[in-house]
Amino acid sequence: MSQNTIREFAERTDVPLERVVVQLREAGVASDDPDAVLSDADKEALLEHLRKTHGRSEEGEDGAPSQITLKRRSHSQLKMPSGGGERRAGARGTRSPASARTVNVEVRKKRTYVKRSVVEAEAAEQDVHVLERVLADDLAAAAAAAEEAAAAAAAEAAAAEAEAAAAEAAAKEAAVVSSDKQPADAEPASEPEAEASIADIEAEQAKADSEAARKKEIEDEKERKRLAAEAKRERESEERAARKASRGKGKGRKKPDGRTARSARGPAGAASTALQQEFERPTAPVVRDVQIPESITVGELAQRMSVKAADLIKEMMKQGVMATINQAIDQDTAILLVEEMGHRPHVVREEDLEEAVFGRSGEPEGEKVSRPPVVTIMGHVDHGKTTLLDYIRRAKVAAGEAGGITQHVGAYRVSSDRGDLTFLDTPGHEAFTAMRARGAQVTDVVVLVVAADDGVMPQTEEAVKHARAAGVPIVVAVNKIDREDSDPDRVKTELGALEVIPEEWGGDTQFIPCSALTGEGVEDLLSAIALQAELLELTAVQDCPATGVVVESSLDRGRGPVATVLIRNGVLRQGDNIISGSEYGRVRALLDERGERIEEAGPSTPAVVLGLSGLPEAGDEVLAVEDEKKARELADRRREKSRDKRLQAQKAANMEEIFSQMQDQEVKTVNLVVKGDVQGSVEALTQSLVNLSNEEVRITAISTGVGAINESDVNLALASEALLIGFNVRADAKARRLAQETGVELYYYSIIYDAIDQLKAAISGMLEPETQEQIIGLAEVRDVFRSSQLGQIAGCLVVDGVVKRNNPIRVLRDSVVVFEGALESLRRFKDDVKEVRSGTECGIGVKNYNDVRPGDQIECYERITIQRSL
Ligand SMILES: Nc1nc2c(ncn2[C@@H]2O[C@H](COP(=O)(O)OP(=O)(O)OP(=O)(O)O)[C@@H](O)[C@H]2O)c(=O)[nH]1
Repeated sequence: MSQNTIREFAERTDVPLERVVVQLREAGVASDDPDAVLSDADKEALLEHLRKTHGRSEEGEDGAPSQITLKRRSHSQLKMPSGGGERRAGARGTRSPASARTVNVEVRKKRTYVKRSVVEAEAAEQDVHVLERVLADDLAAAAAAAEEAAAAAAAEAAAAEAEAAAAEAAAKEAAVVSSDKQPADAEPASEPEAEASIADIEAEQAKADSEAARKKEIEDEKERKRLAAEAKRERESEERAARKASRGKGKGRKKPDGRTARSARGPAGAASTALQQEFERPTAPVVRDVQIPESITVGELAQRMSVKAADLIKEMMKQGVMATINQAIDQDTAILLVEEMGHRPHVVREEDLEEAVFGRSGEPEGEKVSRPPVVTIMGHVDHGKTTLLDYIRRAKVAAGEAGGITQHVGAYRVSSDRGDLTFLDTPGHEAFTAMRARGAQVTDVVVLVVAADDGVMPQTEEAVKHARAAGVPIVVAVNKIDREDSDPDRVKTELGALEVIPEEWGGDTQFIPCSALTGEGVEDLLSAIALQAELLELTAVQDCPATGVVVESSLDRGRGPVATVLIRNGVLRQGDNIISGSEYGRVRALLDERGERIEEAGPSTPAVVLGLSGLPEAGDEVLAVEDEKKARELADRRREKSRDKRLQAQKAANMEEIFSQMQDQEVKTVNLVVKGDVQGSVEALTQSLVNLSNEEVRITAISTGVGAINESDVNLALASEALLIGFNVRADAKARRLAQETGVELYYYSIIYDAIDQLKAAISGMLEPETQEQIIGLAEVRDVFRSSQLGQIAGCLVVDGVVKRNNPIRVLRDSVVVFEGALESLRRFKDDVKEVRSGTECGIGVKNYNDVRPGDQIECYERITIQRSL
């Protein structure tokens, strides 16, 4: 069976005959005749040759890549009508932009090119493999057949021997048996051969089939590619023609890529041609109108401009801003970026959104009705504020009530001969100014309590300044007149010095002698307040959605969040939906100051409101809204913003901004709050600064005082947009924290001329680079030792920043500078060190100063040159 011709062999292996002949010739089997018989020996020689030469073709490659793959990615946009189906010519002109939708199309193409020589070599290689396999199989089959034949011959010889030994008579039978057996014996010899050859043929057939299928696949692939390339060429030329035609009409066509992607999905032909009409390639850069809220994330902004976030981040880097995709950026930065990227920014103010939601803007409109005044009581410590408020509440509110007032409600309403009055039950100017700083000016009249036996004291002065800064009239309650040592005239004189002039002296301030303890004169005081209010002609709109201000709020175990609200306009009713700060809710119940349920609360009425989602802050505005959903939406949005947003927006004045504000004609007055170590220097500094006023700019000191800068000063500066100046004094911890939170800048000086120069530069717009002091560390003196070598050593703990050996220092006692100089020594245990960081103890020797005391603070600072910018 293995003795077939070369041609047959070639056909069986499906290898081209020429290639088989060439291989045979190379193997030394010189036979050009395809019909010559191919013996097993020939096959062996051929197999040996093929095995030797196998793989040689790979040698000698020049290392150049045998194939290259090209990848290409293109983007386009399809503008489609949302209706989809109708694609009438001319319909586009009438379609509103809102009905169009844009589809971004990205087409990825990948093409692999293979060297021709490589393909050919691969085909030859394949053939060689096939030949090798077939030859090996043939030879193996031939060897097996030879073995079988040898075994059969041996069996025959044994049988012959047995025959010779058998009897003649039995020879017939034996011959029959033997002849029966023979074929049976012969069969095993011939059968395996037959089986082997069938399996052989089948295997060969299968191999040949798979080879053929593979080749066909390659062919098909080539054909497909050729057809695709042809189709693409055709399409492109069509599109070119179409583009030319449309350009003639002044219109662009869609990108070819776009259609490819589209037509791949849908049926080709008419539909794709019609679709083609819908895509417009912009002829000029697309300028988008981008809405910019107060804060927006980078990703959101990129989306609004229809650019990739990565591109936007790149642009930001160019501008020197590093940001991540989820980072929120402020409105100014966003505007800059949008402009930079060629689009039109549109600023969206939160107020606009609120107006859009509530349909309200500014003051409510409607008929105005008169309303009672809202009164705040201020005065120096122990002058009787609380006693006075208690007396009024007891006498006026609780009178006749069985249980009296069970709990404090933050505000209450009382009647006087001249009408109703609403008292805020939080005495002192801190709450007053803090509320004002939050944008809630609720007080109409300030009652200034001055003890007749004590006269005007520092907080009396402060209260006057705060009231004045807020533009609120004062009624003076000259208290404690029941005391023997009381001297009401002294109060008049001292307040007169502060330009609070009594009516009887020709001024406009009512002075009412009274006693909060005995109640004497309190009725007169109430009348005086009512009279003052009459002069103010206070009005409110009653017929509008209710608005108010939160006076205080607390969490009640049984009732949930409880807020005392002072109604300003409109009437708040039970069941109203309200929003306050970032809280919202439905008014579940309204209570008056006695804790009794009321149905409604009108202007200047304090009411306890139950039903809010959480605790609003004092000073938050309260608004009644149409439906709860809107309230919730707005509350959620407000919650997203930082709680202190309003405070931050309402920054105190800052030197850098003064000049630009003046240029914008926004500010013609510069307010100052000045605190200093001693009265003399405060006066001198204030006077020098006020004297800088000229025709265009007026500089006013709205508050001056001795001592550390406190929270109240920060609030006042914030509320009055004033510069907060400390001369040889510092802000205390609380004030520092508040200043940081609210963005109030603190200006510390030790030399009057520095302050004058800086303010002068600020208002004249000549902000030269200047040297500023920056406090870098603060140490608290815990103990003081004496050392024979080093003199006085202060055992300190560095509580903030870092104290450096070579930097200048100041010694502060009760936040007042008592010494300025340098360090003699800075030690940790026995070692001299260059610096000591926060949280570490150290020993400090102050040069030329031997009066450091426990409790003092040592402030370490550095002088830095700052390029001022406007
Ligand atoms: N004799 C007399 N004593 C008074 C009068 N008013 C208040 N007092 C007393 O003065 C002290 C201080 O009164 P408060 O009402 O606590 O003073 P305050 O201004 O509220 O003080 P602070 O809450 O600490 O700011 C108390 O002992 C009162 O009893 C008054 O009219 N006559």
